[in-house]
Amino acid sequence: MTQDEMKRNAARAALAFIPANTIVGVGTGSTVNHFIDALGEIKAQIAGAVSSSEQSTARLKALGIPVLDLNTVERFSVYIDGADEINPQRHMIKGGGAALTREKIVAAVAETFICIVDNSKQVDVLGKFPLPVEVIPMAAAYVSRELAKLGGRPVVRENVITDNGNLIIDVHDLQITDPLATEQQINGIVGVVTNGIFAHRCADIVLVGTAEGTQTLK
Ligand SMILES: O=C[C@H](O)[C@H](O)[C@H](O)COP(=O)(O)O
Repeated sequence: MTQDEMKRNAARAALAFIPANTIVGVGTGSTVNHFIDALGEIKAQIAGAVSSSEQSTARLKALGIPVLDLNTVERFSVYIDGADEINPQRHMIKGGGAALTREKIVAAVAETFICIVDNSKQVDVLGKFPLPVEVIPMAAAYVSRELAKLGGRPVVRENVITDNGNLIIDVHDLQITDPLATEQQINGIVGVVTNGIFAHRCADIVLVGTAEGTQTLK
């Protein structure tokens, strides 16, 4: 089975966690694209979606799924999103597609975060995947110097502007042994919008696509 088939199986397994008539929070990325396609098949049974990126919004709308403004929604039951890495504590690195800030905001409003991944995303310690940090453009050099003091190797992602008009710095070579502390520490640097560690808001349920089938971890 290919990696993409494992992603698709994990994405389709998430449909079983969506209550009838609910608003669905939708993440971003290649795994979520499979989920959006599956959501299109049950669109008559949901109340609409809240999206975490322009890319996902376009895909949802193309399938005729209504996209709601988050400011009009007080709370909703499930948020479905992928991850670049996930550890056994269900802490994640996200933002490989530069959508981390809106993802973190939408996830904060959801009761349950369901993470859909193929098994290549599972790690013991976060940090092999370079950690994305969204920064206000004028702060990029300062933030890079501060990130280097933490022991990482910051590299501004070329030719990428986020949906919020900001830059992404990818921090290479960070061993993130305390994700809660590192998430907070990086978010404390002036000029950082947010970073791609999702530890304070980790996943509640993980659906892992494997060659033997999709596993559910809680
Ligand atoms: O910004 C992008 C998101 O955080 C994605 O959830 C993450 O990069 C995983 O994407 P994919 O499903 O394409 O591996």
